[in-house]
Amino acid sequence: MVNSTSQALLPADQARNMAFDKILHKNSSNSQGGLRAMINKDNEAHKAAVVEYFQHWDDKKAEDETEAVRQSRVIDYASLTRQYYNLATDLYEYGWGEAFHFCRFAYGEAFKAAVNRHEHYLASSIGIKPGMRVLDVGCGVGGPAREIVKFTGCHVTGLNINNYQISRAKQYAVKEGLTHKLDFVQGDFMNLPFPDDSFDAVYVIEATVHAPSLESVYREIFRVLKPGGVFGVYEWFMTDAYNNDDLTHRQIRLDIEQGDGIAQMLKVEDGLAAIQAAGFTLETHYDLADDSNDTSVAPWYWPLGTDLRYAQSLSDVLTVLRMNRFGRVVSHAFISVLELLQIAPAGTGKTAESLAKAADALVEGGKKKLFTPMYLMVGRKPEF
Ligand SMILES: CC(C)=CCC[C@@H](C)[C@H]1CC[C@H]2C3=C(CC[C@]12C)[C@@]1(C)CC[C@H](O)C[C@@H]1CC3
Repeated sequence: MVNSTSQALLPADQARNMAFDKILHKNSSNSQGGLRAMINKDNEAHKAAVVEYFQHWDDKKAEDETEAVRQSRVIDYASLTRQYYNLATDLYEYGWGEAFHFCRFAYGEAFKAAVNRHEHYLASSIGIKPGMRVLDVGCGVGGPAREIVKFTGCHVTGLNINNYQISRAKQYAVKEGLTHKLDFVQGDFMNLPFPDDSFDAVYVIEATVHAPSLESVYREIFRVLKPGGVFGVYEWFMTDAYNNDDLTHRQIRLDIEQGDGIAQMLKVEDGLAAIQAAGFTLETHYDLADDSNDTSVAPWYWPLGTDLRYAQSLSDVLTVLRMNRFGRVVSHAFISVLELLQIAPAGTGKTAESLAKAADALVEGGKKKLFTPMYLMVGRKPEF
């Protein structure tokens, strides 16, 4: 089940992947997600997904990293991303909710309000208006798309490589009575399944970091945007402070990559060059993580750390206890016991451990300002 094609997936691959994903997730896309869905997965298929995903990282340390190792991950980006979300989606929904992204926190702002405000901010940065046709590239289970539809009155098409996430997004749209404003399509963002000049606006929230080439994915987005249309992205980057020759820095990057399904993470300068090389006129770009030096305001990574003082309500405390360091230790020990008792499928503990390692590295990278998950770039496709 190891797929190492570098090209866009062929229909036969798509059919095979869909069949595999159906076996793996059984009927979880139609029922409750989270821990129950995680436990319910098919054992053999889960084992295969774990092998396919972790072959790229097992026993790889910062000091052993070579360009060839990184390139092998880049070539395999499609299967790597698909299998990562096959393994991680239920834990994400259990721990974080239905919007798979970070956000800024204003003083006194609760978790859910801050998540939604981050989505509204992007929607207004790219000028989404009622009735517009908008594309969400890498839409997850559709949380941000649902919120942006409600906030602006536009129509959103969500695209994602992972079949399970697409079926969960469709399910939520039905549940919320939003099917006339939303559709969801399975596909690879390196080969968008839409004609040229299809959308008034395109946005990406923390997704194109999975691409094998930023310039190529931005070029695809440019192709499907109407002339004069606007593209906005919250991108994951290593910042200017990151030094690849420093082994501590490199280990932080590697831990983020392995626990977040990323073949290779780039620096801000690479992203700025890529969006312009793709043809966009760059209208705005800045790091939202750098926005505040006020220590009374919670940093973007606080829900993953150890600090509970930023929680605004009992609901915030309960939510954050599922995500932060203390909560992870308890829930991951529980998950490992379930795996030992063969209640959870083989490899569930390994997945949880890898996510926990990534969470620590995200906090470390955030504290040291080596990494940002919210570098905003807004570009326009010229009229001619
Ligand atoms: C991977 C990309 C590009 C974006 C996703 C960003 C975040 C939503 C995730 C990054 C690390 C994730 C972790 C969790 C939820 C989703 C993230 C914050 C957990 C808190 C889920 C519950 C587990 O027990 C621990 C996870 C740690 C990492």
